[in-house]
Amino acid sequence: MLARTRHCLRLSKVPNYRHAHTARTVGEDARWPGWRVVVGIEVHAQIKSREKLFSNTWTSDLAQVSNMHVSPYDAAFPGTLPQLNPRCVELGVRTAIALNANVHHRSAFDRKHYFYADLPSGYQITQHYAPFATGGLLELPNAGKAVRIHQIQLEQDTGKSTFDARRRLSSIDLNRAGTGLMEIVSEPDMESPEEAGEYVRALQALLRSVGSSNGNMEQGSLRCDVNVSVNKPGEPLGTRCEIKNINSVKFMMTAIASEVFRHIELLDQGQPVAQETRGFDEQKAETYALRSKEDAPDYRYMPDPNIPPLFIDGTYITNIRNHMPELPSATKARLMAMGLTARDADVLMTVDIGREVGYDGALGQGAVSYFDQLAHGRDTKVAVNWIIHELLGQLALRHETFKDNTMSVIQMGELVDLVQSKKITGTSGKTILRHILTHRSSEMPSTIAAKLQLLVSPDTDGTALEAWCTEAIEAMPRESEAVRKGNVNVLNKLLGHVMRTSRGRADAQTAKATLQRLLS
Ligand SMILES: Nc1ncnc2c1ncn2[C@@H]1O[C@H](COP(=O)(O)OP(=O)(O)OP(=O)(O)O)[C@@H](O)[C@H]1O
Ligand SMILES: [Mg+2]
Ligand SMILES: [Mg+2]
Repeated sequence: MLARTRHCLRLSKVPNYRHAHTARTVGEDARWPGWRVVVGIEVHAQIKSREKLFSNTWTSDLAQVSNMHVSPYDAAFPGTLPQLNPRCVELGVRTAIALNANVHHRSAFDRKHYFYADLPSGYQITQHYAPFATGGLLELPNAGKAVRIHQIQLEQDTGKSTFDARRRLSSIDLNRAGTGLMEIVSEPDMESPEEAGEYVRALQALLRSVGSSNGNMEQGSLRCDVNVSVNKPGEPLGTRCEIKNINSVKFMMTAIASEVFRHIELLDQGQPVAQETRGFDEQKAETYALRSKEDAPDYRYMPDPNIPPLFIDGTYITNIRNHMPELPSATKARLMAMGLTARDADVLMTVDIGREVGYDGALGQGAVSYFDQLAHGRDTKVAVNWIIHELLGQLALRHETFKDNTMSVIQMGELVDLVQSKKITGTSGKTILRHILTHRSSEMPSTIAAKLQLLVSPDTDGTALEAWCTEAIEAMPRESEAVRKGNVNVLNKLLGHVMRTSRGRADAQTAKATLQRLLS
């Protein structure tokens, strides 16, 4: 059973790009002619589990009061023992499957020792010798290549220490200590800051779609260490420098570019690049040395004696595989097949769904699933326009995220239908949408339309419309005269009057025609 599943994993559907990307001839980059840039990224993503990796204390976000979610184990009290949280394993396996990685039957946990105030036990538990997944691929459509994944391991996050320089006081917050992380290590397959940016964004979308991480860089739930080197085409890879803890895609791209220029400058002067760990100064937009390879700490890795090996059997993997949500590339293809433009699909897929979206649901699907429900039995282009231009537009004006949206799909559906069947005008539809958002109203649009007198009157012979038009002509004699004399632009002023008196119930095109008829 097990052997068969692992076999299936290797024979996965995704084409094998493993060698394709190396065969690709890389055009010279005008920023650094004659040089080839090589980037490999280590992504640390917080696992979206309610409980920590080895204790049943709740995980927390930055808004929480310090040191509220700390068990004796998280604080490394003597005698406390770790207990592996199965939810973290499940979300790790989901991520590995989404990345087409090989999930191993047996993996194990190791201690990585170092001394820092936010690490009370003096070691971090990680998977150094036997990670739970290796191999895998992440496709980058814009770059036209796939980046190979080296490995994925489970590990603990540390606490947080902050230093108040004025009071010369260090504060330690252990809320984050012991939160589950996935470290996703890429092969050095990216060749520009832009490819690195696309990789992190694609990974972010993937983690959100499988619900394994919020992937939120500002909140620190996704952090990157970026390894950069340069070489001449055809020569062996250059010495890498690792830029630690970058928390925005933009900063990461700037950091890579600045690091590339630093390497080239050194090499042009005949000096070697020293293997270093570096930081990124956001103000100066440049990297600075943290420690050299010689100063690198000796982590004294050892298997953790308190944690037995982790066995993941084939049935377990198959089960997760059978319940995988739709991955971003498939979602995009499906949306485009429904008639959406690539841009509209991207907008729906990247809608900010807010900071906290429950711990157990799949993420990143908020606006997409709203669209799917709304588009059911309706014109997809009309549906997407109402979501993107009207709903998202109004939410943005209100500085709200999609999570704050109170307008249900059922309300939106009726609204779209009322406009499409011309029972209300488009302008009235927008008024009703704003009304629902402003009053957080759960009333149906038809009820609101009746209350606000926005329903287009059912007079098929156009008596009401004719009355509004006549009223406008009488109220604006100068403008009417101008139109009679052939100044058609002035017609819009009369139309404005009709729209005002009709409270948006008049259909603009018909009203225009009626005005013209009455004035001719
Ligand atoms: N010559 C190179 N240029 C750019 N990136 C490289 C090069 N060689 C390796 N890399 C990248 O460096 C990263 C190495 O990460 P890995 O986690 O394996 O080790 P590490 O950085 O030594 O350890 P740690 O996890 O303690 O930081 C990988 O993403 C890999 O692709
Ligand atoms: Mg690493
Ligand atoms: Mg590293």
